[in-house]
This record gives sequence, structure tokens and C-alpha cells, in this order.
Amino acid sequence: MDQSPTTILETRGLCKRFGGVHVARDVDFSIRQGEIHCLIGPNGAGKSSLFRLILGGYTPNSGSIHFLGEDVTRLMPHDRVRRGMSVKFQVPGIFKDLSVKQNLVISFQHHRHGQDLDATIARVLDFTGLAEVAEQIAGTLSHGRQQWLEIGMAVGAEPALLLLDEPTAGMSPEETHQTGEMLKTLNAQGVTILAVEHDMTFVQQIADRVTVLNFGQLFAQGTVAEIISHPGVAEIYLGVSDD
Ligand SMILES: Nc1ncnc2c1ncn2[C@@H]1O[C@H](COP(=O)(O)OP(=O)(O)OP(=O)(O)O)[C@@H](O)[C@H]1O
Repeated sequence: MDQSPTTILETRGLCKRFGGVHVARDVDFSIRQGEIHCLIGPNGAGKSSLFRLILGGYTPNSGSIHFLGEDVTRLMPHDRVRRGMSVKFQVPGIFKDLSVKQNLVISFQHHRHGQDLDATIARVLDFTGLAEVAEQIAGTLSHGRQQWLEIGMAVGAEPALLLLDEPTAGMSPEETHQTGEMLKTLNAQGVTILAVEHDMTFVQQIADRVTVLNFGQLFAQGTVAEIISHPGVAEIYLGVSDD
């Protein structure tokens, strides 16, 4: 099994079932250091489940997960975060009654103090384009800006791997495009990104590689161009069997 230095995360023979439902079937999946990797597939394919397995929200029935060369299969989610994973879920987990800046203070105050905390907040406000609304109550921001605030909260600790579950859900096309540019900037600064995503325009904008899941199994993997021209991928989206 490949365990080259360029592999940041790898799953080996990962299986997870709930009763008779197999949400992950023998999944061998890897993310390369420095890439933007998108996870796609039809509804119910197992994307969110794989995401939760990687983060430790679900425990696999069998198989293993390796992050930065270490077996993290049995680690609690917070121990995975401590090792460099960070996550933004689909539903914004922000404090809506607090200001943008107060949200960032709460996110970073356990890791950063004094000038270091101020510098981190300034960097995140600049990166997310939220500096002009730093004092605004977060719940009054547009949907897109609330999502950017949460991305900012997820990247303040400078993670090695950022996991995003449908980061553009509910966004306008312009907000979606801006999010893509934001993530490419972050990636250029050294953050590896895994995004579960439905919007293929967005996937084309950001992805270095794409993995397609279907019925809990790895169906195809490749560049965006390879996946788009893969005849089986179009078929599973149309609900036609590839057998
Ligand atoms: N905790 C659970 N208990 C039982 N079944 C589950 C659980 N989590 C997921 N499933 C089932 O596993 C399958 C895969 O679900 P999952 O949410 O991972 O798919 P998905 O690809 O993320 O779908 P979508 O694109 O609709 O979000 C579905 O049939 C779902 O109902």
C-alpha cells in the first residue's frame, strides 16, 4: 500500500455499516499533500459518512485511517484536530448573537494569546474578506459570509488538512466562485483540502483530483477532466447501472 511522503491521508479497506446499510465498503482512498481533492457522488453514495469516518465521528467496523503517517483509526475527533485536521460542516456552526470578531476570538483563544491572537484574527479577517464587518453581529451576515466566517474559524489554527462538507451549499454563483478563489489561496499557502461537493462548476474551478463514490464504494478517481469524460460516472448520476 502506498505510504509515500506525499500522502497526507489514507484509508485502507475501510468498512462501515449501520444494520444492513453499508455506508463504506472496503474503501481505499488517499489524499496527496498539497492538493485540493473533491469527493463527489449521487445522493446517499456515502460521502458524508466517509467524511465522518475520517474525522472520527463514526468508528469503522474494519479497516484503518492513516494521517501524516500515523494510524488515527481509534483516536477521538479532538485528537485528530490536534494533529492537524480541521473541519467545516455544511450548517454554519457560528455564534449568531456574537460579532464576527468575537466568533474568531472564541475559536482561537485556546491556541493563541496576546499579539499572536490579534495577528491571527487580522489574518483571517483579511483572508475571508470580512474585515469591514468585523464588529457586525454574525447572525445578520449574508449566508455566504456566514459560511466564510466558519471557514475562517476552521483555518485559524493553520491546519494541515481542511475538510469541507458542501462549502458552497445555498450560495449564489458569485459567492460560490469567491469561495473557490478563497480556497485556492488557502491551498497555495500550504493547506491540503478535501471537499464534499455537488456543484461540478465549483469542482472544476478548484479540484486537482476527484474521487467518485457510489453505494459506499470507490467508483472512480482522477483529474476533473478524467472524471467528466468517464462514461460510468455520468451513468451513476443518471441512476443507470454500470454492470
Ligand atoms: N447514522 C446512520 N444510520 C443509518 N444509516 C445511515 C447513517 N448515516 C448514513 N446512513 C445511510 O448511509 C447512506 C449514505 O449516506 P451519506 O449521508 O453518507 O451519503 P451522501 O453521499 O453524503 O449523501 P448526500 O449527497 O445526500 O448528502 C444513506 O443510505 C444513508 O441513509
